[in-house]
Amino acid sequence: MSKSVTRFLKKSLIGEGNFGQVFLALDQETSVHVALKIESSNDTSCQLINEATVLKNIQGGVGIPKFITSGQSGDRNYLAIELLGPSLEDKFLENDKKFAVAVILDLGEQILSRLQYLHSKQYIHRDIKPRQFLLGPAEDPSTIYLIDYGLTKSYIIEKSNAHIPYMENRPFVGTAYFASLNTHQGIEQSRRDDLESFCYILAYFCSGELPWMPKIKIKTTETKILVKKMTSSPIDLFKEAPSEFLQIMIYVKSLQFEEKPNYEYMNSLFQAAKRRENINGHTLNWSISTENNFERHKMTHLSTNSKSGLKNKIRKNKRSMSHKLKRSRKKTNGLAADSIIVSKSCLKQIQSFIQTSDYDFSKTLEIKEMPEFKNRDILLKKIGSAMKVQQFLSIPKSRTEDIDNLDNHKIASEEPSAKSACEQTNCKLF
Ligand SMILES: Nc1ncnc2c1ncn2[C@@H]1O[C@H](COP(=O)(O)OP(=O)(O)OP(=O)(O)O)[C@@H](O)[C@H]1O
Repeated sequence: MSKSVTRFLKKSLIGEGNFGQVFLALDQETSVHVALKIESSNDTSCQLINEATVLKNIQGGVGIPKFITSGQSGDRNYLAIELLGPSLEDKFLENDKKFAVAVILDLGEQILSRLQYLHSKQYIHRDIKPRQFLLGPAEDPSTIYLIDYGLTKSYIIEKSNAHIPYMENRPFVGTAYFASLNTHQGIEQSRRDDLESFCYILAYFCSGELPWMPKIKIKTTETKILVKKMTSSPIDLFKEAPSEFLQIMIYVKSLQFEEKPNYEYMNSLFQAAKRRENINGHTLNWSISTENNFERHKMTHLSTNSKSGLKNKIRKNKRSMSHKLKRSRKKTNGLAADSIIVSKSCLKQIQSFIQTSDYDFSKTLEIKEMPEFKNRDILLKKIGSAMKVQQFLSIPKSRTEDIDNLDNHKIASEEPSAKSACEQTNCKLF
């Protein structure tokens, strides 16, 4: 090993991702423990080199791990960073997949702030999930840190200072459970995709699961995840959550490819929820009882006033989404950015075409590891041609008695909802 890497004395393996290993190591120059990430330098993706560059460029932000050093030693790349605490996924599992509403609101606010900072530095993360958020070091345990910048990319072209162009048929990059729908469909990622993953984190923390996560340990495929994701209503996703989360999701889903998200608006929704709950400051008290926490937030339990307020907001959002959708259809030959084609035969094809996969969809994946999705065109073709499922604009009537009067968006009358599409084709998604 080169002189620089012998600076670190490896103590134990902290974790292993798809792209390398992370060790607890002693920095012999400073006598401080650090996290030492090591990847094979034969790996063509060279994620660690990318991660080191990004980390150096974003140093100084709240919740950004300190960069210590990086380099190459023999056939391995290494990166030493500040040693942090357990991940939010670890904490969630430790708490039997239950967090108090105060904790979720605090986490949500902090995660949003990390994304705002990263985006302000012209980067998108592209692999947002609970495992990427770590509790701070011993002296700063209530700050949440964002890690793993291996797949991070600048959304600004350096030469022209312009936003990267909208593209389709892009390889899959990210983690299937938390990836945005557009990412599954091969659309180039932008700021909105980090935010959609963020919404899935919120839903996961509120419900303890996501509808597309298998209930038991069975093999799944990206297609199954995608189809289930497409056909899950956001109302169901956030049925056990503060109503503001649904508003955030609706807002995020309305963002255009290049659009700068309004982080202040999303933050104001967290603040509103916190005020209602009488929550002040940091509240990462993991041991708070979570009993009946969310019952009060279910839509069916909203007071008449807040119900009509919410209805108005949803109606307003839908109008604007409907408008944007029409615009985006014009741009994409009638195929809205978030729509996909599904037919009866296609769903059968999906089941037979893609056999069970050995990949762990809770782990970061890159296209080269997913042979069935080397070419996104194949996915879209295989998913058929008869029926458009306009996800996230569909609110299945049976499930929304309280918002029944909502002028159930013009889009739904033009196109069958995801649920009715499945009923008509008599298909079982899983
Ligand atoms: N600075 C750090 N301090 C403490 N633990 C860390 C640090 N960086 C990473 N880890 C831990 O190391 C483990 C491996 O991290 P890594 O990001 O490589 O993989 P992963 O996120 O588990 O998997 P993948 O990214 O492939 O989905 C994680 O459990 C993470 O919590």
